[in-house]
Amino acid sequence: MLRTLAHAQSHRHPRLCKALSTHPSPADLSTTSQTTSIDWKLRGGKKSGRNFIDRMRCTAIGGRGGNGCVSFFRDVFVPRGPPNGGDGGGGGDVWLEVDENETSLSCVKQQLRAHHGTNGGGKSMHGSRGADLVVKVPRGTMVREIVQVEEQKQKPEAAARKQNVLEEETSDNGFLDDLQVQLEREERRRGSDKASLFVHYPRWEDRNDLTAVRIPPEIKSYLWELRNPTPLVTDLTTHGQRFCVAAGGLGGPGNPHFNAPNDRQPHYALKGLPGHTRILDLELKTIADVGLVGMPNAGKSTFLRAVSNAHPRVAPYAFTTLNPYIGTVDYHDAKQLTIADIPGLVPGAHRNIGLGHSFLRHVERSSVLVYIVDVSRPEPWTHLEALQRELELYRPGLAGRPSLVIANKADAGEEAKRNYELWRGVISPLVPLIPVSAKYKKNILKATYEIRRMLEIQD
Ligand SMILES: Nc1nc2c(ncn2[C@@H]2O[C@H](COP(=O)(O)OP(=O)(O)OP(=O)(O)O)[C@@H](O)[C@H]2O)c(=O)[nH]1
Ligand SMILES: [Mg+2]
Repeated sequence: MLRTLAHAQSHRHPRLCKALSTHPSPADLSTTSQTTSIDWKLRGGKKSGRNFIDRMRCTAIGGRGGNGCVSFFRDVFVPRGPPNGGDGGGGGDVWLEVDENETSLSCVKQQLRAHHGTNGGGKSMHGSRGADLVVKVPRGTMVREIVQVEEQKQKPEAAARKQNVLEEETSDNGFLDDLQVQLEREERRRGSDKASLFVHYPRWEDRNDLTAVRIPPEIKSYLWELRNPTPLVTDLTTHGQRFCVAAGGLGGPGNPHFNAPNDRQPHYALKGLPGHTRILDLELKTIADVGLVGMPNAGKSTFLRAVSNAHPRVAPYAFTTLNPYIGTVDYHDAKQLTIADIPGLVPGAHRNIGLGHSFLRHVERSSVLVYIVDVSRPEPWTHLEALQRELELYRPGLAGRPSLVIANKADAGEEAKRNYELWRGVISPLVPLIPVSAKYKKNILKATYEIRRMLEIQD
């Protein structure tokens, strides 16, 4: 091939040169085959049926409040009746709600928007409130707000401004300016050039003198909250638990709110206020009583199938399981406990070999860890040590959790039996060691009762 390439080059045959030079050399092939990454499996997307997401970032935007209305009572002999403009409806909130049937964050969209409130109308008709957006999330979702760097820098300033605002409480003009700036910014963001915070009666824009207007206190405190939000941090752990991540904006008050002794005919009302906008980091840390940890192909999924109602895939190759699975174990006295099966760990997972440590967060909250070790392989105790080392590198102290070892594949010939005897007698493990054949469901009952006993000690 080299001679052909040299010949093609010497005769300046461009197409042949290109075809021959793109042909992989043995050296190239050897480096490709050494690649340990299994990213291609994870990238399979819908084709491989994998749509499990356990960490994501999304933006929650509360609905905008509706505008207040400017209107007056009119009747046959009442040409200048009292103001009767309705208030705008509040914007909808964005809520996260725990649903134990959800297993992944894949159902959460990148942008979560609640509905806007509708505008108030004449004859004291208030606008309706915008509908809330309720997003279902799995049990164990942790919510953390990402605070923008610019905002963080402004923090000391914000404290100083709070003081100023408190001092300005008596005169509304300072606050009015702030409100103006806030609403103008919102208008600009929406591409509108009509930057006005008030709704005016037709042709009254120039005649309305707004310098002495008193802003209702609830609008003031809402605006204060909007400009100085407290960062959200929460952990959603129980079924049905709800958490508001972005509150909707307040509806603008109608013109009766501005009725004052010196102005019985207010020809203005306030516009609705924008809702909160929050950037959230959602992280799913599965909540199961027991976590299964083991090397790939050790039989974790087979064990879960044997003891619970879950049906994870089982196959004789590494990294069959790519998502965590939760199974429920039923005992004869109606007691139940949950077990989480996660993808296999390999030595060096902390260097992102295999699937790395990314799935260990799903056993982090388990009170008992069950190591599944393939006892038919030589020196199985070294596997246990490697697993414990990886757990310790992921989170110091995690390997010290109450745990037991399932010596799986105990049915697999003389080698397995010898390894088990050696492990039990000579090496004497520090944690309980139970021989099991998950495939043929042998000694399963003993294993499940031992797991239950360990859990009860914790309680
Ligand atoms: N002989 C025997 N084979 C078993 C036993 N348990 C599991 N196996 C086999 O071991 C292979 C791997 O089993 P899995 O349950 O997929 O292993 P895993 O630990 O979940 O593997 P990953 O998901 O890739 O991490 C399968 O071919 C099983 O049939 C057992 O007790 N005895
Ligand atoms: Mg598996």
